[in-house]
Amino acid sequence: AATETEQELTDGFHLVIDALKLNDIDTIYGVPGIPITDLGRMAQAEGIRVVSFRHEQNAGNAAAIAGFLTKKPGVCLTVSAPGFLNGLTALANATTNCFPMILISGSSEREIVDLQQGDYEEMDQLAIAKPLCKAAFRVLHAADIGIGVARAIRAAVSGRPGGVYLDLPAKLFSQVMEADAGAKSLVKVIDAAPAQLPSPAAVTRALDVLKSAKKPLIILGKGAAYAQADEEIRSFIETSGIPFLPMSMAKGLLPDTHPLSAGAARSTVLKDSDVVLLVGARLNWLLSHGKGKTWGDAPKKFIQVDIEPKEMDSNVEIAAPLVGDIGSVIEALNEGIKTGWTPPSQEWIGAINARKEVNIGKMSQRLLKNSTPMDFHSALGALKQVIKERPDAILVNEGANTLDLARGVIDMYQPRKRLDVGTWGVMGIGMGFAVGAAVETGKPVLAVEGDSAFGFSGMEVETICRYNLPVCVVIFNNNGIYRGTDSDPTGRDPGTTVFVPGSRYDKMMEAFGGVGYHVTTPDELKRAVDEAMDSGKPTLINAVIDPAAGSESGNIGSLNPQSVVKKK
Ligand SMILES: Cc1ncc(Cn2c(C)c(CCOP(=O)(O)OP(=O)(O)O)sc2=O)c(N)n1
Ligand SMILES: Nc1ncnc2c1ncn2[C@@H]1O[C@H](COP(=O)(O)OP(=O)(O)O)[C@@H](O)[C@H]1O
Ligand SMILES: [Mg+2]
Repeated sequence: AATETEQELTDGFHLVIDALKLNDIDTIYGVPGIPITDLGRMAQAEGIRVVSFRHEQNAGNAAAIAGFLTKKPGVCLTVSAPGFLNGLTALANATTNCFPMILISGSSEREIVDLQQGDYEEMDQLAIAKPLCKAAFRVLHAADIGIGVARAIRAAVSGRPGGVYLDLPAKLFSQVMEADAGAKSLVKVIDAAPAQLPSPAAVTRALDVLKSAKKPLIILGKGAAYAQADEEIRSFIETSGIPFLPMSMAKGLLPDTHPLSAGAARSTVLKDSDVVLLVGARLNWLLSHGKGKTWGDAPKKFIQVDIEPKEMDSNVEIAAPLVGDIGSVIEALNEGIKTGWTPPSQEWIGAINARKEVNIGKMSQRLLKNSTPMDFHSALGALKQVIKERPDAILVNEGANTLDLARGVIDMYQPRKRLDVGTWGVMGIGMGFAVGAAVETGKPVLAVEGDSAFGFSGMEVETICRYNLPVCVVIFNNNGIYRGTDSDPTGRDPGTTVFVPGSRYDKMMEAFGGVGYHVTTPDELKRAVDEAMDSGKPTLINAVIDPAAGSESGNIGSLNPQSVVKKK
């Protein structure tokens, strides 16, 4: 028989790559370094696209949004300890937002870590990751790599999607084993995210509650966007005639200009509705926990569609829990309204339309104002037009005023086109999301960034140039966090929330071969964005905004604690 040397061998490096490829993982986002630099090189050589970043947080955010957009787990690859920790913020944010991603980090050897003998970048990474993600696994033997990768994939996408940590100690990569045994150890995950059908009783109960409504409302959350049940959802809304309110990343499931969109009458429908159907949306802080003045005094009944059974009754009693995947549930509801359904009264629809008309009228007045320097609304008026003309562009958005105002002003027309700070309201997702969206979809990306928000991931403009991605970054430069007008009462330093006056972020993009614009009017802004979208070249537009135009923390200033003690 052939000796071991003649028999073909494989090793940890190759088994990791083969396991990922076997499961259709075609992209890795990461930052090279010990012990995974060669893994990245070898993965690239074997046809996996490896996108290298300047900071692991941004690579992790790219992997997370890849998961949201594709329903396959995005993969982030980092070095041990500090690289792993930098990736953790993205892993925790992905878990909070129910985006499927896998953080794969090299790690130090168990025998040294467990004796705390001071390994290179020593850290018990598995223990640290566990509380921050949906699942965490470590692989010590090459023969277990196949099952380890399979478990990570299934954990990331089955049930409520989320972040998974996969810990690979350095020595694992150079472990060898016979090639055919290695091949047999690999696992192709079958039906990683199985349909979770709702119980017929739950569907009947929900339909009974819905039929009892005089003023029904549907709230679509980012779970509904993620589910890619777009046709089922559109059909349910248009057949039932129930008005819908999209949460930020669910905008575009039906166009914001749809006759049944209640986005422009948000406060009215939350207050006056009597039955609320939540579809992939949690009753968390973003919906005032389902109680208080936002929801008015009239008694309300909630129907909740969610794949996570424990989400029910999280904040208020759910009259009709509908546990299952959104596609299967909405399909069942569509069946259920084929007969015996009465659309909502014209009184309810009319009241909403009247409110919409007033609010849209008020908004359009503000968009027409052509002040100099620009304020948020005049700048957003130009970008609203861009997305209307280019509905398949992807809009990335972060900041405070820059986020809150853009959410209300810029209509979205297609699903999964608005990618933003999500459930945590985290700053810093911008460039990672822009890279991930451009790599995964090939579509042009418009990243509308507060100047502070941009600063968290701004170094990735070099990454955007290096891969020549069709990303146009517009920075709303109001010279600070929320505003640019604070000052230090002692006169020693700048205020704690301001930046260098007149900063020229456009020069940063030019520094790496991209295109920079400096604009001060809505017309200049529109022209620059159009040129960028037509050219597909990496572009950064420094849009000057009135430093006094913003409000502290945008729309959520009320969350700030106030000091009642006046300093003597
Ligand atoms: C990681 C992180 N750090 C800090 C914050 C606090 N924060 C910060 C620092 C924001 C930036 C607001 O300034 P901006 O320039 O991005 O936007 P506007 O000036 O247009 O409001 S918004 C906000 O909530 C955060 N949400 N996330
Ligand atoms: N395919 C799916 N089917 C059903 N529910 C889902 C699916 N994917 C995600 N979810 C659920 O969607 C919800 C998303 O809620 P949330 O992040 O609060 O949305 P939003 O912030 O847009 O309101 C989560 O509770 C999650 O369990
Ligand atoms: Mg700002």
